Amino acid sequence: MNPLCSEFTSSSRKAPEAAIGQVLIEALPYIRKFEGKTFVIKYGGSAMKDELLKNSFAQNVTLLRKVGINVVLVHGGGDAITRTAEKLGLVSQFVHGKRVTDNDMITVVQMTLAGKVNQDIVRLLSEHGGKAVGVTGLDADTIKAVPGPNAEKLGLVGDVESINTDYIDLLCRAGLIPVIAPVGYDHNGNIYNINADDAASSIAIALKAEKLIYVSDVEGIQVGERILKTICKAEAADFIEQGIISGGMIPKVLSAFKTLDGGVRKIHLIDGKFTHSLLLEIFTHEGIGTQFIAEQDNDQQENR
Ligand SMILES: Nc1ncnc2c1ncn2[C@@H]1O[C@H](COP(=O)(O)OP(=O)(O)O)[C@@H](O)[C@H]1O
Ligand SMILES: CC(=O)N[C@@H](CCC(=O)OP(=O)(O)O)C(=O)O
Repeated sequence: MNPLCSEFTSSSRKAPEAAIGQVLIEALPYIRKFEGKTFVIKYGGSAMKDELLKNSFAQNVTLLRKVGINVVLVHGGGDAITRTAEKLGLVSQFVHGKRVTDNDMITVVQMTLAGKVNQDIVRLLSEHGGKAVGVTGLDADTIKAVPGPNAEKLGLVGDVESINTDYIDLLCRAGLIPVIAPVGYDHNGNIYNINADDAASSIAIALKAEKLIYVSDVEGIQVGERILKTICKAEAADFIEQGIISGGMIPKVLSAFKTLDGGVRKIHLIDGKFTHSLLLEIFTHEGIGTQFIAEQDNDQQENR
């Protein structure tokens, strides 16, 4: 008989311990599979705001790093930018989920994302024993940008031109957790506001990451009452067209498919409002959230 089963039946006192052991051991094949691999995590939503969720996220990330996974965090902070802008008398406007960014707004973006939000995350990870390093797109050419396609409406919103993977790899090899703020600059020294989902996508592709995981505030992609377990490109285009996918979910979904096309194998959207959702996603047999797949009914539908 399986020794774990006999423990369950012979001593009820030991049953809870055995159950915990069973949960922990379920992680072993995944730890073996992912050791030395790179995960890019887009950190956003409540998991960046609520104290309990922030701490649980930081513990999860630290644990992933400690078991040998190269974790690269790319953070958002759209709400924080909006609040800082308001205090300075600037009104935020969005076009298809992207912030209209003039000269004043780019200053607010830079000081909020790179100055405050980034450093708060670094401190949080450090508190939990994760050795994190704050990186903005400007450090060591981490994110070189070009003006985005809708520049006449959006202003200084950039697209990623290139990523300095050597620098990010160097940090990972040193056992550090790069925490990247999504601002970039171009050859003329102009600074650009880059949507964090787009930045995460480009970084995941450039690093040839094993996974890109979006941590957001939703259980997954919602259609009516249903949360989709998988979504393919054609469905997503229809849902955007019909307004079923809207606002900040549009850049997330578009960047997810760009990442899939760019060769990253697994892309997940998980709920940051759910404590330890990251660990559950990676280390248990049951996947959660929505997985992005190229086409419906192909073999990519298996979990992780
Ligand atoms: N079909 C949909 N399914 C889930 N969320 C959606 C959908 N359409 C629009 N949304 C909205 O998109 C938001 C996520 O985008 P955003 O706020 O930019 O996330 P984050 O700040 O985590 O990057 C959700 O909070 C939700 O209100
Ligand atoms: C161009 C653009 O819209 N940039 C975003 C950058 C931050 C971000 O993406 O934050 P979330 O992930 O929290 O939405 C912004 O200014 O809000």
